[in-house]
Amino acid sequence: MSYAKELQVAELAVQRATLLTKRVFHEKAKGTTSKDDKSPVTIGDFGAQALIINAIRKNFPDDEIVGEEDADDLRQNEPLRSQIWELVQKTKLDDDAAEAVLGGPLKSVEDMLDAIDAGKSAGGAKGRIWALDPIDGTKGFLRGGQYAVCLALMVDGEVTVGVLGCPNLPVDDKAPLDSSIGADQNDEEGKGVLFSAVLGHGATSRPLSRAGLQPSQPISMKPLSDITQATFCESVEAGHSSHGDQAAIANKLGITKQSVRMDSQAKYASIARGAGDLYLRLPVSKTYQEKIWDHAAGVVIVGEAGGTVTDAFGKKLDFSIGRTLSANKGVVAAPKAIHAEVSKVVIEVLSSK
Ligand SMILES: Nc1ncnc2c1ncn2[C@@H]1O[C@H](COP(=O)(O)OS(=O)(=O)O)[C@@H](OP(=O)(O)O)[C@H]1O
Ligand SMILES: [Mg+2]
Ligand SMILES: [Mg+2]
Ligand SMILES: [Mg+2]
Repeated sequence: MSYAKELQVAELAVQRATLLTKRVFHEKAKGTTSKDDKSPVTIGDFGAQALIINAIRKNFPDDEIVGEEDADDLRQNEPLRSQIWELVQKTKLDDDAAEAVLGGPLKSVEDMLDAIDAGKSAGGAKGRIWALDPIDGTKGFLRGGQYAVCLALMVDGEVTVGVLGCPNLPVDDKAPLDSSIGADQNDEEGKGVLFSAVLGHGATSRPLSRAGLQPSQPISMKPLSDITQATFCESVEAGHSSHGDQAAIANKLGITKQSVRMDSQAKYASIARGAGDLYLRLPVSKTYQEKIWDHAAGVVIVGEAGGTVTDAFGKKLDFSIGRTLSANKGVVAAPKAIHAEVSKVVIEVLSSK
């Protein structure tokens, strides 16, 4: 398969990074600080970004990387960077062959800071660019809910490979969805899923492991003959998408089931494997631009599982412009066969405001 090496490196790198995030979750001090936009970032976000970028640079030294985090604050904060360095050094897969694929450890604190800062690419329409969200749904991560480690490769502006590590989703692709999903932090039994897709080659899921890759199985969206029976997913944070508009759309579609609220791209993963049906993310702010790392992996996984993803106005998401989806507003993800019907109602609801 084309992109087999990229896929393998991305899957192992994401799997290893989830070990680091899980370790951070179980530690009392998560090293949480606030970014300029007041959003939280933890030692887990920085550590996961360092490990993943190191693996990409070792294997594909000419590729560019758009990563959510940077090391500016860490360069001024010795205690925080020491904490991250300790974590990064001790996080390894229990499989020497898998570790060898990832290309060897970071050599020093400076090497780690440089790796984190290698995620500063401006993005764009030319060549090979990785989009990395080391912890998506940081607020979900902190409250013991859903979060995802997200990595995608874009080739000439098209998302081509996507991997999502979701440590708190049930392994069973058909496990019923509700908003408490993954909330029991003390029960890790049967949880942790790695989702992947390569453009034109389908989507898969497999259990996350502490060592090499487990066997995978194909996933696909649920065929939905009656839209009123749909389960729709939305953000937990009312500040990230409009719960009001989403409720109005669901109502107009005749959907009666309560929405499932979960943080992160676990929403894309959940509809891709047929546990849910729709993902609606309608904008709350006129000026906010969605970040490419919040969507790239999820979009190719849903697409390969038989879905269509557009913005709120039915336009394809354009990953080729830079670090943000500046040509788009909001997200509507649905099975191919019903996307047009959903999109029509989304446009009606938004234009009646
Ligand atoms: N105003 C606004 N509108 C839309 N999106 C925003 C906004 N502000 C932040 N963000 C991004 O939301 C990412 C997490 O959102 P999710 O919907 O996946 O999860 S959540 O339920 O809202 O926590 C979150 O990703 P992480 O920072 O990786 O957690 C942000 O990139
Ligand atoms: Mg963030
Ligand atoms: Mg994110
Ligand atoms: Mg993040």
